[in-house]
Amino acid sequence: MKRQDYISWDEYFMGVSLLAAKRSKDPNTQVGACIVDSNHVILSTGYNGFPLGCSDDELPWARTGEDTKYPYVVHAELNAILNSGGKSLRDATIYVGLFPCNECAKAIIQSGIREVVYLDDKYANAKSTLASKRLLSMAGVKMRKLKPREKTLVLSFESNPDR
Ligand SMILES: Nc1ccn([C@H]2C[C@H](O)[C@@H](COP(=O)(O)O)O2)c(=O)n1
Ligand SMILES: [Zn+2]
Repeated sequence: MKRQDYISWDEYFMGVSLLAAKRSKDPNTQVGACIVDSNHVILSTGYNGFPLGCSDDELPWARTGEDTKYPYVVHAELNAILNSGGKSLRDATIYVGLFPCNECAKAIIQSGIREVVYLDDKYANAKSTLASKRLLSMAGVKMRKLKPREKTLVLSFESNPDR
């Protein structure tokens, strides 16, 4: 009989986006994104960070004050779109840990992505999130909050016959 405790496609792709987020150097919020086609093939991934060649050690990570991270950070969703290397993203789905902002929503719409699956919406009342939802719904992009069956998914690098 086949295994019964395998993860769903949604859990798999959200898991990949959470793993991508582990690459983020942002000390406050780590976000990952995973773009998938209708055949369940991963087209691209990304996480929030500074642009290529712009040092993680020189640019600021502060949230407040004179010099903040906000003008410099590339969001996970935009990085995933840009990392797709020219592949068509038409009718694709983007899995992302945190609901996309308005700037990413514009890129999502323009790239042809048709569904946003997210886990957290911690900035639900921010202007950028409200504008994002307005844009995505006008453009007919589906938004779906993922409700995973389990709270955690453990990965181990140890060899373990039970894994
Ligand atoms: N959907 C999102 C939302 C935010 N981000 C990035 C941008 C920043 O690096 C960080 C948010 O920082 P915070 O204000 O929570 O300290 O997350 C993203 O990539 N995608
Ligand atoms: Zn964004």
